[in-house]
Amino acid sequence: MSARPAESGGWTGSRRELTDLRPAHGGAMVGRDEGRAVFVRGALPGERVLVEVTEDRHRSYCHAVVVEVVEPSAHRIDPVCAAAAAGAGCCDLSFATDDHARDIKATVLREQLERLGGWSADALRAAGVDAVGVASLGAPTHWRTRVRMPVDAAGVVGVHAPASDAVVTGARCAQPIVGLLDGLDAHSWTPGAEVVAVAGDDGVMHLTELVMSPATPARGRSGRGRDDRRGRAQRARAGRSVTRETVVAGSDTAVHRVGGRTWLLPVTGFWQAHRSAPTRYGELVAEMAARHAPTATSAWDLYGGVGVFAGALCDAIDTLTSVVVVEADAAATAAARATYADDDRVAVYRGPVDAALANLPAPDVVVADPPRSGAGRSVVEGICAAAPALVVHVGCDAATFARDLGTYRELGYRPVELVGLDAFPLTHHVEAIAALVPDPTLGSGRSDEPLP
Ligand SMILES: C[S@@+](CC[C@H](N)C(=O)[O-])C[C@H]1O[C@@H](n2cnc3c(N)ncnc32)[C@H](O)[C@@H]1O
Repeated sequence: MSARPAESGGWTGSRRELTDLRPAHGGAMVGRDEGRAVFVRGALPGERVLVEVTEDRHRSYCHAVVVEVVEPSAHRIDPVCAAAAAGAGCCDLSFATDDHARDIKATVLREQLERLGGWSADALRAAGVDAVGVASLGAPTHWRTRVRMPVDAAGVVGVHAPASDAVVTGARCAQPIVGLLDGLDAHSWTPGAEVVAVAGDDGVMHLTELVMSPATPARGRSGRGRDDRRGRAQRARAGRSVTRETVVAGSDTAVHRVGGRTWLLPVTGFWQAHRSAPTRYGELVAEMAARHAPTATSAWDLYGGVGVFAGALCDAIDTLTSVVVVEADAAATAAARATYADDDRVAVYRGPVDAALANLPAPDVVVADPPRSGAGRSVVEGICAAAPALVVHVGCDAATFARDLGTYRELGYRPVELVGLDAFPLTHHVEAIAALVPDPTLGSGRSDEPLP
């Protein structure tokens, strides 16, 4: 497809009425007008809306925002998140009922599995997965135990606007747990800094200010509209480095606990955001391992962080004698080594997963929990080449999760369990966990063949 000339404008600024909207990956609804797809922010399935086109740079689609809801969905509510209502990009589904938001995420997950993974509902049923839904982890508000927030030019902490470096202030996001942001207004913050707020499992609230190097304009592909703007804003932010780190409350290290184990992790390190996620994910991994590989002796915990899943596997399988945690981040591997110092079963390898796989002892079970970009073909190939009896694949992006499951299919693994989890309420984001086992009838190299 050739891109429209950016300067032509196309439909940009025009208003159009749309009906028959359905959920699309990434938080928008998609409708059609004059044969083109229109991705709409701020709408719900089935609504009739008046939209204004904000980006029109591609022949087959454009991006728009709702300016008027002509016929609202029965599931539309007043926005739960004050920051999102004021224009922040944090809670892009906070105007839908909790149940309906989960239905939307389940629809997107099922569609991505079919389109990108070749796993239609029929193929999943034949494989052993009767239905794909998204389960609640609890109340939709006040679930987040760690958050990183920008400080505006006046020194006020806020939330980024969607796909932008602009900072929305004066209204709080509904995600952080109660008490996490106490003390924010009592401090004088450095303009342009970032603030990290973390709740430890010992009840201690931590606040740290990160003064950053200036952002360098990120170069990126043109012609991909809002998603490309979002990508450029994220890449520009990612390119900044921390020049000064100041503890304002608590300390620089948070205490985290799961299943009787304790980790001491820098507040800037990775930990699952939802207060219930580490425990619930650990339980699911343990249950899947106990069901499908009860006599395993060896395992990999890939993209393992501090090794929460390594602990879950040790607790679930009595016969396990070796679990290798593979993780790139130095702080996470240090925390993992400290926690498992007295456990001979767990070894911690620091480095990128793709470089590590060929050097690891053969596993009976693999848990893989990659970042949003997914594991990718070469890592999935490395996992399948090791021929584990069970893979538990975890993903926080429906599209890359589905793509990875398509690669497993090509390489001879089928899902026997697949659950969606609402680990990011009020937003379009969704977590998914699949248990996959070898299937000799697959592995032809094609991802669109029906199961026998
Ligand atoms: C979604 S987190 C999962 C962490 C862990 N499983 C947990 O639940 O706490 C992904 C982890 O992968 C790590 N990571 C990202 N890319 C990696 C790579 N190429 N090789 C190894 N680790 C990587 C990140 O540092 C992060 O800890």
